[in-house]
Amino acid sequence: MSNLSNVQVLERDRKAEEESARPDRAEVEAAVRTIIRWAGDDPKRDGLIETPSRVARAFEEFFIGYSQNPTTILQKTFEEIDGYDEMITLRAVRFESHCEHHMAPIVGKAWVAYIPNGRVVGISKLARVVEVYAKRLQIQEKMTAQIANTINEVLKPQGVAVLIKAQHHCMTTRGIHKPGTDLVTSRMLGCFRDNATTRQEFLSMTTDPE
Ligand SMILES: Nc1nc2c(ncn2[C@@H]2O[C@H](COP(=O)(O)OP(=O)(O)OP(=O)(O)O)[C@@H](O)[C@H]2O)c(=O)[nH]1
Ligand SMILES: [Zn+2]
Repeated sequence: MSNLSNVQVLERDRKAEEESARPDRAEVEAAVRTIIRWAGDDPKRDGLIETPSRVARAFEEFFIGYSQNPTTILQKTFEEIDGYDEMITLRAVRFESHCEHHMAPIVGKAWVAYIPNGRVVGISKLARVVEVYAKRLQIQEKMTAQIANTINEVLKPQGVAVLIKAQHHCMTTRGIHKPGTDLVTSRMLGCFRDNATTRQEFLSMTTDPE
């Protein structure tokens, strides 16, 4: 039996798949030229000649999260907290992601809270965990769960809550064309799941900061 956590198993499987199947840069640029031709344009014309390499660079940025390990980010913790055991909430962490169905942008904000158990993490690290998962192909429910599960498994706090509000461009600029809608998802673990008052305290903070 393996002692790996769910997050570690997911990371291991993803890395193995990535190493066996990852195409090189030239293949990606050729694929972009194919899409340009398919759209009806000429990839050899002046304005488009550098586009495949620009697209590859842009995609490297959009999907940098596949080469980052969210567990490592949370390794450094601080224990001199004089018994602090109240909620810690990072509000409205703006992120940009891409949906795994259409590879269209998902633009939103995440609220991340936990109640510590003897140690806290640097607050920027919570935002970094949001970034790692955002910079992969996503659906919002999975991203919400991944952020909460990772914080829970690594920090082992009394509870974790994550709430995300985001606009999906596959719904606003194509398909059903419904600008102005957003999707709200949340994942509550530990005391946030068990205690309605704690959950309510968190939800009362899920407004935008002034
Ligand atoms: N649950 C969930 N659905 C999402 C998310 N992002 C996009 N979707 C939806 O994923 C679905 C994919 O549906 P399909 O019917 O396979 O694709 P489609 O024909 O392009 O669908 P339409 O967008 O309705 O035109 C759509 O309903 C999208 O709105 C997400 O984060 N979570
Ligand atoms: Zn989509």
